[in-house]
Amino acid sequence: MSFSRPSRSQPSDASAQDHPTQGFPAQEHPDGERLAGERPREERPAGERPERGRGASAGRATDPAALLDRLTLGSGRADRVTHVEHVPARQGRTAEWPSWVPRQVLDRLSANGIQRPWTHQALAAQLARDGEHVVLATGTASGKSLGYLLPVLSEILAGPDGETTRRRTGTALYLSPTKALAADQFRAVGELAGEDSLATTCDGDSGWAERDWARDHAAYILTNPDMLHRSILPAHARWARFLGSLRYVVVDECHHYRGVFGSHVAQVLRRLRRIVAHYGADPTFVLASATVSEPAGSAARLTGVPVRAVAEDASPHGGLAFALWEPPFTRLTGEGGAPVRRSATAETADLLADLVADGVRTVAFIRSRRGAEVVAVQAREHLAEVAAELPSRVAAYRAGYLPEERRALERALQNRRLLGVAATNALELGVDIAGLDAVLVAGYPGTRASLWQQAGRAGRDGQGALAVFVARDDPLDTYLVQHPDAVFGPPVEATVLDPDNPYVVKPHVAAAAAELPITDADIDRFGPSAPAALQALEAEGMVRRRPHGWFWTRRGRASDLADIRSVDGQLVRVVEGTTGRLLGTVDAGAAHTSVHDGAVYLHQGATYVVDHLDLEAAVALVERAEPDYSTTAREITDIEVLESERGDRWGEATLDFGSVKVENRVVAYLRRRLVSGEVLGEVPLTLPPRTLQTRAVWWTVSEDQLVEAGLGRADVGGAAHAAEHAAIGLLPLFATCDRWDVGGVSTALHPDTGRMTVFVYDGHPGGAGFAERGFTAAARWLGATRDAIAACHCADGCPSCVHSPKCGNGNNPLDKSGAVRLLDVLLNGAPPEARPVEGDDGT
Ligand SMILES: Nc1ncnc2c1ncn2[C@@H]1O[C@H](COP(=O)(O)OP(=O)(O)OP(=O)(O)O)[C@@H](O)[C@H]1O
Repeated sequence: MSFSRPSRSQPSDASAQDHPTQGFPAQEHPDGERLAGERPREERPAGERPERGRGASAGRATDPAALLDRLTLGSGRADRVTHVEHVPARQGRTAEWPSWVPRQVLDRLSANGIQRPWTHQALAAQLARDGEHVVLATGTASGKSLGYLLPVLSEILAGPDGETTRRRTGTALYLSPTKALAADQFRAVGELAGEDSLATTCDGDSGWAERDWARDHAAYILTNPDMLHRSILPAHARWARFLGSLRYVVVDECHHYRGVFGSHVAQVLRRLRRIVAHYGADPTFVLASATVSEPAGSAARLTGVPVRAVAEDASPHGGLAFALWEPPFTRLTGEGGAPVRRSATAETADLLADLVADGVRTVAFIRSRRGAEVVAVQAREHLAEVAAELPSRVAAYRAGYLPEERRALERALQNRRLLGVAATNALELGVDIAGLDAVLVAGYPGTRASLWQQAGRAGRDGQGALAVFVARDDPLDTYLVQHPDAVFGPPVEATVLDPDNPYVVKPHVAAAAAELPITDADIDRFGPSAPAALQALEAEGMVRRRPHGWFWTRRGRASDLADIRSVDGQLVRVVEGTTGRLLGTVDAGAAHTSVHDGAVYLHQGATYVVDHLDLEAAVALVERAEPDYSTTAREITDIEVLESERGDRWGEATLDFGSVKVENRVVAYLRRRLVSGEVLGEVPLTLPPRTLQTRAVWWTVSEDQLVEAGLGRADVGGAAHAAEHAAIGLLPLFATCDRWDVGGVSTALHPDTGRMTVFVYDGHPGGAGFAERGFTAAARWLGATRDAIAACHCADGCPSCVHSPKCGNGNNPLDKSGAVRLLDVLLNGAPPEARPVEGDDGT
């Protein structure tokens, strides 16, 4: 075992880590932020005690500018707004209803206040009805659902003679990335088509009787790709009647299918198309997303069929004021006496309380689950000072609550019993929370697509709305609030996925062979890597070639070979020891950091302390308590080189590709006093390491080269860390991956190489092909990395060059100019095309 751990006294300059999402799914949002211990420093800047009114704006239309004015009334508050972007109001444009929409649907729409379709809804509906695959890429709450529901409901409600019927004729399938969204859509269908509309949800929570009913009677099934992959496709013969009548496949929130997960879903859809073709169906795909760039291209990659985009949004928009907000300095000081800004969570709790006290329906999005709990608790505390009944109108919402609790919270938000919610991104996707007046976003959610998805929750029903992005005290967020162009200038990120990734294709080809032998004519459906995948499976004895195609030879379930969400391990149940009550669940990966022995665990404002985490039984026993501290887990990530499979020398520098073991271990936790954040002590933990055996590309330079680059011992860590971040940022250009699919570790001295080393590894067990592609294109990739950093106009690094939205070390230390010099010496010995252009001297 080798160690490249950060030393305690120098927490981050010996090595730095950039966690991938998949390898260690320790957090709700795919970023490096840890869950535990983020009880904000409740240090209020001098002179600030905003006046909280009561229900001042309840019941009146929202004027976002006036809302923002009221929010900035407190002393010094106006200075915190660094920029306000005004998205102007827009008039809606309507069309006629297509003649084929059943009267029953029109009547129900009219009763719901929908008299005419927006033009984009009518166009998308007509294209789908005509059999053209279509992606609706219009804004949040632009009525995309109705765009696909018109053809779907017309199909499932209309009998052969055009009359509405309760007999199943054509069928439709709806796929969403989350169960909550499918449940929400199910409600919407019920409203339009009636309770007995032959629609149903079908997911992992459905019992056998529900599944049987779905199979035998449902005309519209709302489910997710996981269910398709694990249950429906492997048992397709039992679903033959439903699949053989399949007329539409709706893929909602399609931007969500990106990276390796997106590649898996692309293969699941190819399997679906093959199976339904076997039963004589050729369904039309209708996709929807408010935040997808190049919609037609990415939808075509996902589905494998040509897709037409409808992107001109004709729904009315009430105008949005989008403010960038930088919390003030506190009296606290950090490392080296540097002033510390108020935490984004504390600031957000304040803003949430102000808005709720003002009668403004608000959702605050927080990056971590614990953060969401803390914001809700603090907002309630503030509101208790205003009126006794107000605290109960604020709640937290996050994954890990029991499904019934989540549904109850969604309902309470919809029917306005709740005015304020502090949520993680679990609430980001399409759950229709009509009538939000304001959205707060605490900390950059990682992508502009996600930021807009969250901000777009505000301003439904064509009302004006306010969005506020509250910066965390880290370089990336600080940069963003100081550079509005970086937030509002560029379009949302491309949805990167690679349906032909051989690591993904292989298990799906196996699953497909188990579903139905793969004939020569079928192979093309699975893309250019399918023939090699079949040969590899044959060599492993998993499939066999027979006259009628490739057959699965094993007894086991072939679909088990592909873990499409890469969630490793069982959910850990959080149980109250004295009562036996199940409070919620925590992902296996997050359990070590958030429910270790002694951890403070928050659930809807109640505080618990973990008595014991039993990993074997996957249970954390907790007890109610009122500790005056929070807890923060301390982790160490090590990377060990197992084998270099391919290597190259670039002069004195080396470049390798091979297998590595990444080991992540929670070794202790810190107890911090609630108000001051003061560290009360460190308690060691003996938790087993979590390991990820995967593949990596890594490079080293010699001591002489470090001298040549002008990097002293103290500078190497920051330069290597910055180069690692930029290289990860550029890898998607060469390896069709998503930034969150790979991780990185950089270290000033690695025991296995004896040198400064930068690793970039696939965040998936066994590898996913990205590191390998990075190795193959290393000269171009690292050359582009060097040029991107050098060409960036910033002084000391920014999100466009060396900051990472998912850095496990809070983007510290980073040395931008050092990274350019380091890459220069590395590239000096590289093949000629990668060398920097003469005279371009970087920063
Ligand atoms: N043609 C229309 N006229 C008036 N209101 C409409 C129309 N179409 C949809 N709506 C309303 O607009 C709101 C948003 O619709 P919906 O939730 O379907 O949008 P969406 O684009 O699917 O949202 P999301 O971005 O959350 O996926 C709903 O309250 C819906 O009833």
